[in-house]
Amino acid sequence: MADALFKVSGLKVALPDMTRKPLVGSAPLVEILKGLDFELPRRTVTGIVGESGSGKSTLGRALVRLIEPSAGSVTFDGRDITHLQEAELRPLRRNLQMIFQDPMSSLNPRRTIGAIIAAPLKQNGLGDNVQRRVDDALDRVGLPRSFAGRYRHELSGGQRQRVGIARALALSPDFVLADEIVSGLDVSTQAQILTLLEKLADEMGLTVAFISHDLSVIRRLCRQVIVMRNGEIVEQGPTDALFADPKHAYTRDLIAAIPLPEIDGDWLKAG
Ligand SMILES: Nc1ncnc2c1ncn2[C@@H]1O[C@H](COP(=O)(O)OP(=O)(O)OP(=O)(O)O)[C@@H](O)[C@H]1O
Repeated sequence: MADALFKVSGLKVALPDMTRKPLVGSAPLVEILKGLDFELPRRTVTGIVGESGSGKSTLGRALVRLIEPSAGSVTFDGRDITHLQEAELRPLRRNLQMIFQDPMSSLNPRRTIGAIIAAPLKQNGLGDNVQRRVDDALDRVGLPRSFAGRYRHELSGGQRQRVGIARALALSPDFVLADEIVSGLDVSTQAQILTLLEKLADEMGLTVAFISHDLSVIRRLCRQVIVMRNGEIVEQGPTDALFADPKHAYTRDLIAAIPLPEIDGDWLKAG
């Protein structure tokens, strides 16, 4: 793929095995990701799907270099970031943003929503016109500007997720990692958040890695899909092709697990 924002080759991640941590000394390493090769095309939402424990979150954390790979390479925007140290990563961090599953735990309870959105702006030297920038960020995600004075417990789950999106996008990053961001929400709020993310990704030209265990959500939002199982990629490609002709039995099982009306909605309507 000529125009990829991320190029990942032979990626392995090994972590101290927390299930076998001895009383004394360090835990033995366990290999979580077992040699992944893929690219994330620019200005594209790529879905990463797989059952619980397949390694999706570990992959996301390796992409944004919260974890250092044990082998292979991760190239971001033409730069090898595989083994960069934190000081070298810091200037890149504004371009590598994250939205988490549970904004309740990722939003500071003691800060106003305005202060939460302003924090990354100030950290990155964009402290001038901060009020206007916060207003713009709230406008972008469809929240009233008055929400800048509220606290997280005064917001609904969907509103909190909008704040998570506003914070991640305040610095106009190139890349956003979205890890199970609609999992805790009811179905109609899920749909609103997906519509919002789709619109913003399009308008802002974002490259998004969208992690979900739910293939119906992935189908709605993502042009490309990576299917993971046991720390390996079993299949990847354009979403349409993957649904039309899944090559791997595991992918077929994931598709079969989607409730029928979501797969065959058009057929049901036609019938
Ligand atoms: N430090 C660790 N020690 C031992 N096992 C670990 C460690 N970190 C992760 N794992 C295991 O590695 C596997 C992959 O974890 P990961 O969180 O990446 O999966 P996931 O696909 O995101 O799962 P989920 O959807 O449940 O979040 C899991 O089986 C997990 O238990």
